[in-house]
Amino acid sequence: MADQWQEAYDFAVQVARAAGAVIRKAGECEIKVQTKSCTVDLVTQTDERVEKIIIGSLKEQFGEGTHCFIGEESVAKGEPCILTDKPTWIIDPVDGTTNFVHGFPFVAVSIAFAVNKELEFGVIYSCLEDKMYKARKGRGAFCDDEPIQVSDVKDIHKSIIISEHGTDRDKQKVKKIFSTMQKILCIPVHGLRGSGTAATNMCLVASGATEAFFEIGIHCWDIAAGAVIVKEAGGVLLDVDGGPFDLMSRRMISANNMVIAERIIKEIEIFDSVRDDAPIQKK
Ligand SMILES: O=P(O)(O)O[C@H]1[C@H](O)[C@@H](O)[C@H](O)[C@H](O)[C@@H]1O
Ligand SMILES: [Mg+2]
Repeated sequence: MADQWQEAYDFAVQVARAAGAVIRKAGECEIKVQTKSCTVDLVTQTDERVEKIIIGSLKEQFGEGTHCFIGEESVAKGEPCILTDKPTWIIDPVDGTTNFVHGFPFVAVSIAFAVNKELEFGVIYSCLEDKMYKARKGRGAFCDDEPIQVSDVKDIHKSIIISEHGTDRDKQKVKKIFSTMQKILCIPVHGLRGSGTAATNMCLVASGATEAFFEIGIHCWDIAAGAVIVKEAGGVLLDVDGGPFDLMSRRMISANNMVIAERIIKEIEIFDSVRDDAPIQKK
């Protein structure tokens, strides 16, 4: 059954495009902002509305009981964040909510699909740029239907590296993040960047605009679709300690090749984050 998930893949592209149109339209009106885990962790009605639209469409198409869903806003409301062997959609309705609130022009819809805990495909629609990135396991990565591939740079001194500082303002963590960035900048590399969305950052690695993106503190919905796209574009994914990539660990490096990844890993000061699939603490 080689083409078992093609229909789901094609449908995900359609749904992501429609969701992106809703986000673009919402950006033209006044945006009501609320906060989640802390004062800089923003959420808007659009995040919630778009997630409902995406999950609603997928349930209508594939049936309520057979597929599972992990969505950023559903998890924020207490839904479980556990990846089982069942076909599972992993959704970030608005990746780059802070950008969306501020009109900073990188906002993405990220939809991934996993079966038996393995990612089958990923779709990222960078909706303000109107760029559709997608990849299916073993079939290459594309931007607007054109094949994309990672850069062939192996010399770290000729690289651009992306990282983000996330939404945790714990002073010790922020110190480690900036110390890591300082060390990488002074390797030296050509530059450090950050678009404000993990999904877009991974597409930039996949399309060769940058050599690596790493972050500690991201969630599975930020990186699931990007993981397939980077891998299918010829890149690598690792834990920030050099071990195997773990979708639920809240940390990862994606890079064009192992040489670049391993050089960056040497500089990363790791700090703890609670796993996405950790049991929910009773209050
Ligand atoms: O919350 P959303 O979905 O906008 O996503 C996050 C980004 O994807 C991170 O890279 C980024 O560092 C931030 O943590 C940001 O919150
Ligand atoms: Mg996100």
